[in-house]
Formats: sequence, C-alpha cells, structure tokens
Amino acid sequence: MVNRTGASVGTLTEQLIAAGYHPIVTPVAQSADQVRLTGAAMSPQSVEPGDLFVAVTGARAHGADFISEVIDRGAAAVLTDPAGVVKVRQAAGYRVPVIEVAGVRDAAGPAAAAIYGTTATSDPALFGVTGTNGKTTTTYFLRSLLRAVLTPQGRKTGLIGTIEIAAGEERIASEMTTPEAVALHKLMHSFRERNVAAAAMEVSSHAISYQRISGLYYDVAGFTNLTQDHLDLHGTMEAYFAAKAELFRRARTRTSVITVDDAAGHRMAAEATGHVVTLATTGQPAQAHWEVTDVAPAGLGSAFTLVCRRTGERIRTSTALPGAFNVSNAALAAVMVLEAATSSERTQDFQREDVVEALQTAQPFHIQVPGRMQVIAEQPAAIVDFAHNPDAMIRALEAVRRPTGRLIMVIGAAGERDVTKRPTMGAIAVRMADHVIISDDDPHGEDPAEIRAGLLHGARDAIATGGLTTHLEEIHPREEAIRAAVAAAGPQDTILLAGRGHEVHQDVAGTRVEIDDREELTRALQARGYSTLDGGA
Ligand SMILES: CC(=O)N[C@H]1[C@@H](OP(=O)(O)OP(=O)(O)OC[C@H]2O[C@@H](n3ccc(=O)[nH]c3=O)[C@H](O)[C@@H]2O)O[C@H](CO)[C@@H](O)[C@@H]1O[C@H](C)C(=O)N[C@@H](C)C(=O)N[C@H](CCC(=O)O)C(=O)O
Ligand SMILES: Nc1ncnc2c1ncn2[C@@H]1O[C@H](COP(=O)(O)OP(=O)(O)OP(=O)(O)O)[C@@H](O)[C@H]1O
Repeated sequence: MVNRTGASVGTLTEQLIAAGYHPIVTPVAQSADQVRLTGAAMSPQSVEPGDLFVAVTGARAHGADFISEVIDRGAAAVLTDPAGVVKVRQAAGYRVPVIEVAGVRDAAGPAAAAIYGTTATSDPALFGVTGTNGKTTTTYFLRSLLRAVLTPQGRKTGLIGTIEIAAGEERIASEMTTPEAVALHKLMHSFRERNVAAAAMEVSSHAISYQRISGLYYDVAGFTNLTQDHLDLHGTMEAYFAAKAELFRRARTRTSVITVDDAAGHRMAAEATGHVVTLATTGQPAQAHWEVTDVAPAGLGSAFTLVCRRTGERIRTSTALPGAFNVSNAALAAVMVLEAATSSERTQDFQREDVVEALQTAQPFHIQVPGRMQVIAEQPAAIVDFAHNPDAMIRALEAVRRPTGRLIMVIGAAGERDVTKRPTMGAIAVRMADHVIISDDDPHGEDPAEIRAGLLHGARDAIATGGLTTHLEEIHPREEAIRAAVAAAGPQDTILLAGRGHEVHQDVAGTRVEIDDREELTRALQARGYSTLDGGA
C-alpha cells in the first residue's frame, strides 16, 4: 500500500513535538492547519511548489540566504534555525510559515518522514552498510541477493550509493554516497510507489555526522571494517569510530551485523545496542555468531561456507570477484539477508529457505560491480579498482599479486581530502608493486603537483629505508600514465589502476575533465594488440 504524501504545517509541528523537538511556528495570515506541505527540499534549487524548505547553515552559506528564490519556486513553509528565521524575516517578511528548531539537520529527517510517510515498518525494508571499505560492493551484493529472493514474488529492489540510485531497473545518477535526509525520504516514497520491497543503502560517515539518515529505520545494518580515511572531517580515528557507531543503536537499527575481523569490529559489536549478530570472515577460529570456513579458489573469485555457530547450519556459496575481502563483503551481505529472514517483522518478504536456496544456487555474488576489482583484460591481467586509502590499497594489491610476472600500478590521491594518507599510500605502493607510476586523481582545488609530491615523498622514503628496487615514476596526465603502464607490461604481468574505479571525470579546479580508467585502459591495451574482455569499458 503506497502512503499518500503530505502533512499540514500543524500536523508536522505536532509530530516534531512528539519526536522531542521544540518547534516554534511563527504565524502567517493563514492558520497552520491550512498550509499543506506536499514535499520537502534542502537544496534551494530543487524546491517545488508545496515543499517544506529546510534551510540549514554550512561552511559555504545558509540555506535561508536563498529564501527569495525558494519562495518564487513555491515553497509553502520553511524549517530553519534561529539565524535562519532572522534571514527569512528580513528578506521575505511573513509570507510563509517558518518553523524554528535548534538542530535543523536532525529535525529534517522526522519532518520529511512525516511528509513522505516513512515509518519503521513502511516499505522498503532497509539494509544499511557502513565501514571504511566495502560499502559499495556489499550493497551491490545485497541487492543481487534481495533480487533473487524478491523477483519471483513480483517485487522490486532498490539501491542507494556512490555509483547509482536505482528503483528496480530505473536508474538515477548519484551525486553523493548517501543523499541528504529530505532526498532520502522522498526516495523512500518513490520506492513505495514503484513496489520496491527492500533497498540496500550505503551509509557514509559523512551522512551520519551530517544527520542525513535522521528519521530512517534500518531493518538490518552491516559493518565492514574501520581503517584510516576521512580524518579531514572527523579529526581522529576515535571520532570516526563514534560516527559509524551511531548507526548501530537500537533506536535506528533493528539488527546489527558486525564483521569482527579486527579490533574496531569487536568494539563496535560490544557497543552496539539492540539485536547484535557477529560475523568472522578470516577463516580463523573465532567466537562469532556466523563464521566463514572452507574458502577455496573458484575462477578468479572464491567459494566459501557460512557456518551458524548456534544451529550448526552450513551454507555453501561463492563470489566471482577477486580478493579475500570480497569473501568478507559477500558473507556480510548473505548474513544480513539471512538475519532479516529470521526477524519476525519481515518474514513474509524474506522466507529463510528462499534466501538459503538463492545463496546455494542463484550465484548472487557473481555480478560485476563497476570499477571494483573490474577485470579489463587477462593477458596481461589488467584491473581497475577504487582503492583510495591505505587499507584498500593493501588488500587490492594482495588480491592481484600473482606468483609470476611483474605488478605495475598507477595511483594518485584526491585533492582537498585527508592529506595524511598520501605518504602512506606512496609507501604501500612501492612496497607491494614492482613498478609504480604516480599520477593524478581528482585534484579538486589543490595543485596536482603538490598532491603527487605527497605520494612521492612516502614512496621515496620507503624505497630508501627498505632498500627496495621498485621502479618509481611520476607521469601526468593520467591517460599518459595508463599508456605508460601498458607499454611497460608484458603478457604475464599485471596492471592495477587504483583510486578512480567507476568515475568518469576528474575535477580539476572546478573543471570537469572527462576520463574513464576502464576506457583508457581498454584503448591502451587494444592499441598494443592485446585482447580485452567485453564490458570492460
Ligand atoms: C563535508 C560535507 O559533507 N558537507 C556537506 C554539507 O556542507 P555544509 O554544511 O558546508 O553546507 P553548505 O554547502 O554551506 O550549504 C548550506 C546550504 O546552502 C545551500 N547552498 C550552499 C552553497 C551554494 O552555493 N548554494 C546553496 O544553495 C545548500 O544547498 C544548503 O542548503 O551540507 C551540504 C548541503 O547539504 C552538502 O552539499 C555538503 O556536501 C559536500 C558537497 C560534499 O562534498 N560532501 C562529501 C564529502 C560527502 O558527503 N561524501 C560522502 C562520502 C564520503 C566517502 O565515503 O568517500 C557522501 O555520503 O557522499
Ligand atoms: N571489505 C573490504 N575490506 C578492505 N578493502 C575493501 C573491502 N571491500 C572493498 N575493498 C577495497 O576498497 C575499494 C572500495 O570498495 P567499495 O567501493 O566497495 O567501498 P566503499 O566503502 O563504498 O568505498 P567509498 O566509500 O570510498 O566509495 C575497493 O575497490 C577495494 O579495493
């Protein structure tokens, strides 16, 4: 059953009071009950007639600075902070009701939930994934498994993440890993309209810190891992951990599935509230609810068994994606859906035997995830991957290393992001590859030469202190670095392009420079007479 959208300003205010906010509504000529809100928007440019405009303040501006444009677009009311109220009054007088709250970003979620009809049990069933690495891959795996279970019931699946937002086969380009709260609730409504029964969603630490998931309720949330990244936003690993931990609270999530392969996972499981399920994927004995055992190579990927310690149940499945970390990602997706099938709330959607059968027979983890360990050619082995932080680089390099042949890699680092990881990434590259080409990623507003210098510094230091023989070069622009990597490779060698994955343009000081690693690599390989795999570009 699709919920109709809409709430009056009066109803919305009552719901905010019930949710613990203390809204103050400044009056207009009409009574608050007569002003009907049919949608919500946080970006002034996306306001539509009848919307609640949520005016937040930030590093660049206050949403209320754009109030004249917002009213011209037909906004019916404004939700904002005390500073926003003053701005609205000065620029627009008493033309629309203004609801004042102290924490606008946090109140935006419950407000949008009231307007778009999101509740804890409304469709879709939400599966959230957080962690430093593996969110995109795990959500693709989740969607694929959910599809295998729900398609025979005539129901659809949704996806929200870095690469795309999708409702069934309909695709919307994604600008953020996790959109703003109002956009998320609008999306939940459109999912319901499209018969989407379950959705897999990436939850970035930015989204948690900026309260983008406010007003959402997760049936199951999964944790992959926590390693260094995003220290520009969080400052310390402790604060980064605390942001992620917010997802695993009873008030937000019914069942938390936590991968406990590292200390951060153990601590996350200990601090999570509500129903907590642990998963160990290293193949080593562990005191976890679910364990991965019997990992064996299967094509480029791996087959493995999931064992439930409590019941002794054993489920054999596999993934076609290379790398031990993809066993972890696949196992997490599998346990999240198995646990949803166990929860009494959703058993009508997810029959446990359907999930087990899908895992054993439908090969749900044999999909390609754009730019994640994407194999472009086999001779030389040529792979495009999104690894752009130290841990992901180590794991990606381990995954592609073969007993014979040289390993050639191209890396860069993004500008205006966590500068402390650059020397570490340079050092990892020269320690684990035979030939390293340092080039550009997304410089944003930073000088690309300085970013490369950060990587080179770490790389040169590691070569000197470790007495390494790695061949190190600096080549830009990136397409030239890719051509050089291919020129340096023989058929038995391996080429890894790291850092950009699915991305199709670089942001260079605000200018979009078209470049797709998969296409560049395909072209460079073909120009030298090598065969490439279909769908590589
Ligand atoms: C660090 C961060 O996440 N910042 C987000 C935050 O910015 P902010 O608090 O500084 O706000 P602001 O940009 O001043 O905007 C305030 C208000 O003015 C409006 N405004 C602002 C400027 C303008 O020119 N025009 C305009 O209308 C905005 O729409 C907003 O209503 O709130 C803004 C509005 O909601 C977001 O656009 C902005 O995301 C920026 C674009 C961003 O780059 N975020 C990235 C880092 C991010 O969130 N990434 C994660 C993934 C990270 C990962 O795992 O790699 C993600 O989930 O996507
Ligand atoms: N479970 C994992 N553990 C460590 N590294 C991983 C894991 N899964 C994937 N990776 C590596 O991290 C890279 C990014 O993977 P993915 O896009 O799935 O993660 P993500 O969390 O969505 O990343 P981002 O938030 O940066 O988009 C991959 O290309 C791979 O190199």
